Amino acid sequence: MRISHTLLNASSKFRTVFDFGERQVAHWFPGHMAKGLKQMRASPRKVDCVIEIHDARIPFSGRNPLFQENLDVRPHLLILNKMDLADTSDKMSILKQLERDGVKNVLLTDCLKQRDTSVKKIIPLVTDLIENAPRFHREENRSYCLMVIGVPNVGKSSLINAIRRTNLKKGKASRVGGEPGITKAVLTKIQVCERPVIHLLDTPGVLPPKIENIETGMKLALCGTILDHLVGEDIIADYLLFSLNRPQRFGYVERYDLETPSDDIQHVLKCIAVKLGKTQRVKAITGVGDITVRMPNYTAAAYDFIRAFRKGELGKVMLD
Ligand SMILES: Nc1nc2c(ncn2[C@@H]2O[C@H](COP(=O)(O)OP(=O)(O)OP(=O)(O)O)[C@@H](O)[C@H]2O)c(=O)[nH]1
Repeated sequence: MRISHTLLNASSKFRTVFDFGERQVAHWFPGHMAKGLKQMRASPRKVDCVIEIHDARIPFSGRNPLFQENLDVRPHLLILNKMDLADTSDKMSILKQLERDGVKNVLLTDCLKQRDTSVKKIIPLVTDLIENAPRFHREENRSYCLMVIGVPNVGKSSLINAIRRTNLKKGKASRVGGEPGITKAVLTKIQVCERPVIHLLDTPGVLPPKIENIETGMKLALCGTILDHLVGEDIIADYLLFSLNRPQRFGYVERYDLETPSDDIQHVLKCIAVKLGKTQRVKAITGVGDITVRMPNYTAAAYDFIRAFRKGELGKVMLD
């Protein structure tokens, strides 16, 4: 089946929306996102291990190289979250590629799963990493401090909650006094482990993603790290269709009662709108006067298509 034009359509529309200039990117990711980096630069002596979290469906796309440059010698753990949504059948080659990129410590997690065994591994792993690394003249201090950082919507808050849930007995969550960060905001720490004593900065650091090209931007948009309206639901839906057709993930055919897979986004959105009863009245001018006709609501259909994908209802994917 022919699937190529979907990407071409998506890409050309996408190009008109984004000019890929620094200014444009700065517009999507305003000031507060750089705060994560500032926070990290400001507290090298306070943070003993940085936990970078990213979306498991895009283990490479959008990770910010500035992050690694700012790590210094601090231990680093990369968490690939939302693994319940990712096709990890080729996990070994992903891990090998990350290792070639200098990332040695990687865990895949599902932060929403109550008893995710990977989340349980985080504290023992970071303890081990910290105890085998230099500590910026804080050798005498036996308590450790962790910081969670990542691009928007990858699950930073969910990870912090999962770490607390897994490591603290009920009623044990004690906040400790705030510490001023570079922005003069108060960084609250919370204890997550008793032996050794480990705290976690309560506020995750937000990083702007690195968008190298159209396809990276599309992947980030599809995973919800860029606000949908900045890209356009119809464009994201178009790229989603391409991403499902490429590895022949045709779950959408059955879900939306299509007869066959299709690379025509208009056709697919029309079927979705009809199936979901999402139509709207539109005035049409005819030779005999104005009439009102019912048309598919393409925006509502695109929204449902994207939402279903993000909830994992269209199957697991690997976008990188
Ligand atoms: N399926 C799945 N969804 C997850 C997982 N972790 C988080 N989410 C969902 O992803 C969305 C974003 O999670 P957050 O924890 O708010 O992410 P964040 O990185 O703190 O987001 P920002 O504050 O916007 O930067 C929420 O809808 C979560 O329920 C996971 O492991 N699997």
